[in-house]
Amino acid sequence: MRIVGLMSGTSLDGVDAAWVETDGERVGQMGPTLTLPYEPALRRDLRRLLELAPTIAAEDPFLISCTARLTDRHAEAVNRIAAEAARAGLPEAELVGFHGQTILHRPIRPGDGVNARGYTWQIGDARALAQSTGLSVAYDFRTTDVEAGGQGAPLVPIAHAAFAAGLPKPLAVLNLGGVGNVTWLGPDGDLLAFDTGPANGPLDDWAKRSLGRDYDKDGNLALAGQADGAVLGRLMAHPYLAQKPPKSLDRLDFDRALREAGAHNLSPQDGAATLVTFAAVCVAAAARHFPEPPLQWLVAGGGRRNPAMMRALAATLSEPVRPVEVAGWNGDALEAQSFAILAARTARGLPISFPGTTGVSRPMRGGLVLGGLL
Ligand SMILES: Nc1ncnc2c1ncn2[C@@H]1O[C@H](COP(=O)(O)OP(=O)(O)OP(=O)(O)O)[C@@H](O)[C@H]1O
Ligand SMILES: CC(=O)N[C@H]1[C@@H]2OC[C@@H](O2)[C@@H](O)[C@@H]1O[C@H](C)C(=O)O
Repeated sequence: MRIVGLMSGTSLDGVDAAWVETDGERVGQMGPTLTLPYEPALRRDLRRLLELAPTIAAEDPFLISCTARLTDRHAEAVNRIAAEAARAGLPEAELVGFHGQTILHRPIRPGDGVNARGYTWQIGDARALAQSTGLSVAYDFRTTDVEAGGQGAPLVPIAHAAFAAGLPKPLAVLNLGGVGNVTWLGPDGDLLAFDTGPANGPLDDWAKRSLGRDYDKDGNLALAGQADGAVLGRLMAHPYLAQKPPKSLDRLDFDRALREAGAHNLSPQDGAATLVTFAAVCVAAAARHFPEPPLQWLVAGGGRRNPAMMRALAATLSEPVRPVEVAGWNGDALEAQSFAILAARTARGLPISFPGTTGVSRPMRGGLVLGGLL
């Protein structure tokens, strides 16, 4: 199948799109990719929506407006990719993999009662996207898993496995977006995946708060500062780090802990250095849950563009840490490409989540398809 995969991640910086030929198990031809950045007003409104999400009503005009603007940007991304693919002589896509934008993620956590139910919320109007692109749309990838008692995240691990076919194992694939997530691929095809902890999210908030910038470009702020040992020590005691997988995070889950640990009282430089070091410490803590150490870490997502982050990871982890480009992958498009693979799996009725990834009791299908395909 020819699919346009879309991902709007927790960094809220824009939508990534990628044209992929795949049957959901193997990756065929890879077509054009792009990131369509959100205009500052949409970025600001989505950030505000994260705060409002726990109490907002489904019919709230602000929510409806954010959903419509977000969907429009996704349609624009699909149409641009389609035009680029046509220019490159590629066949037309038949399906879109539409993740949407997570505005709230509250899966089951340790200590929840036996009758507790998880909850996850991705906004985006699949019907409107199908109409404005003329394509079938696979969407709502996380709900079935959460309803079955899974974490609903991360979902990209099965796609990581497809990309990593042929690479030496054990291998760790680390995505550093707003939140970090890791996939450990074992030598016998085993898969263990979970969210590591905060990655760029709190750092972006810090750059905004202390300097009015969207993010710490090239890690300049962090590289000029010193991580604060006392703040780090308090953060390292957070129970999430020791908690056994499966586990996953909301974009704001560490906000209170960061405030209470005193991270917001530091200078802009020391605050950034502390947040970068903490993101790396979370990854090192994640590695303690692996069945055996990986041969190497392949890093995707915007965090790999931050030299302070890559340096902190190299200093904290025992194995080589490299951007996914060393394996010939595209670290900016990997999530969008992964949602193309997930869309193919949805369309074919193949499982998208597993006991080792979201903690469901058996491999689970997921996602819905709107349009002619199913
Ligand atoms: N040159 C750079 N220097 C420093 N940081 C960067 C650079 N480029 C990108 N980033 C960081 O990467 C972030 C975007 O990462 P990415 O696009 O992987 O996130 P995402 O897809 O929204 O997140 P998620 O993986 O949580 O879904 C930016 O918000 C910024 O913090
Ligand atoms: C609920 C949600 O949207 N989670 C995202 C987020 O961003 C990174 C991390 O937290 C990961 O668990 C997930 O995204 C990736 C794409 C996933 O589901 O695999």
